[in-house]
Amino acid sequence: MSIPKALTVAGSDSGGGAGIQADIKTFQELGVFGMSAITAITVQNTLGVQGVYPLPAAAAAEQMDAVGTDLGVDAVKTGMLFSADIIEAVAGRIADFGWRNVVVDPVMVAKGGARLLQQDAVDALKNKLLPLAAVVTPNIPEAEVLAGMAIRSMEERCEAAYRIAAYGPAMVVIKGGHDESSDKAVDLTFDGESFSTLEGSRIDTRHTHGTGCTFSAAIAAELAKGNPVNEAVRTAREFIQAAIENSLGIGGGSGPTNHWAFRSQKEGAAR
Ligand SMILES: Nc1ncnc2c1ncn2[C@@H]1O[C@H](COP(=O)(O)OP(=O)(O)OP(=O)(O)O)[C@@H](O)[C@H]1O
Ligand SMILES: Cc1ncc(COP(=O)(O)O)c(N)n1
Repeated sequence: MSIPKALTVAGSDSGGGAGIQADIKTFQELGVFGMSAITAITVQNTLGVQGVYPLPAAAAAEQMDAVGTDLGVDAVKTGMLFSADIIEAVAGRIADFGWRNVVVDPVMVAKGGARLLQQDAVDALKNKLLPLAAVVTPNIPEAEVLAGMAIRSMEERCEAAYRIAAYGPAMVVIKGGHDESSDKAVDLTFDGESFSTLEGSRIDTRHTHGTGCTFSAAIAAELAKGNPVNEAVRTAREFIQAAIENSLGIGGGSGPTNHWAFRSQKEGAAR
């Protein structure tokens, strides 16, 4: 039996709700063996980011080499990359290994406002990493930066997705978590030809720390299993909906989602 394997290239969140920790938990829950290349250590809990310690770009590249030359990678997900140097090293390794199932979560700023990507790294993200992506998953503020425009409506979101697709990713998903004008959380997808939406009911909760990390990791896990991209995004939407709906209520601030809720629901339905 072949074991599906996914690699996350991202920052560590000591609080366990976002970053590498959220990604590995998500891979595991979806039956995929998780591996990591850590780009930065963050000092973080549900109250916010108290410190950021980036690693040298070579550290990320060498971790990718170690995993790629031995275990093999069926899908890769990138999260917090912090600097242009790290992005260039990571993009170089993805290209050298010829990895195709690449999910780019263009993490820029944490929910509490701390910068997780240096401002001068945006060009590298757009020009070096996006051309290698099968899927890119910006939230609305990230899509505004990548597309160079304001997003105030679904029409503008479509225009932004069209502009981001021009950098080369096969699918753009602009997530709707930040659009609080609706009682639904609506994610827009664009595959270069057609637009479509994925909806879930909007949960009134402060426990949304790491939702974007978890969503993109779930897409990568489903791609690692060989599922088509549309199906992977649909399953990821169900995974994050269950994780938000059944949040754990831990920590004094914006708490993590529940990474085992999706599996528990499936097991409950099968009984
Ligand atoms: N309150 C909510 N109720 C239901 N779904 C939500 C809610 N908030 C976010 N989502 C969903 O969670 C996923 C992540 O979206 P979001 O826009 O929050 O990403 P993000 O800002 O990148 O997350 P983060 O920065 O916390 O990692 C999307 O599928 C979105 O629709
Ligand atoms: C290491 C790391 N990666 C990503 C996020 C984004 O998550 P959020 O926007 O919920 O703070 C984070 N806070 N920390």
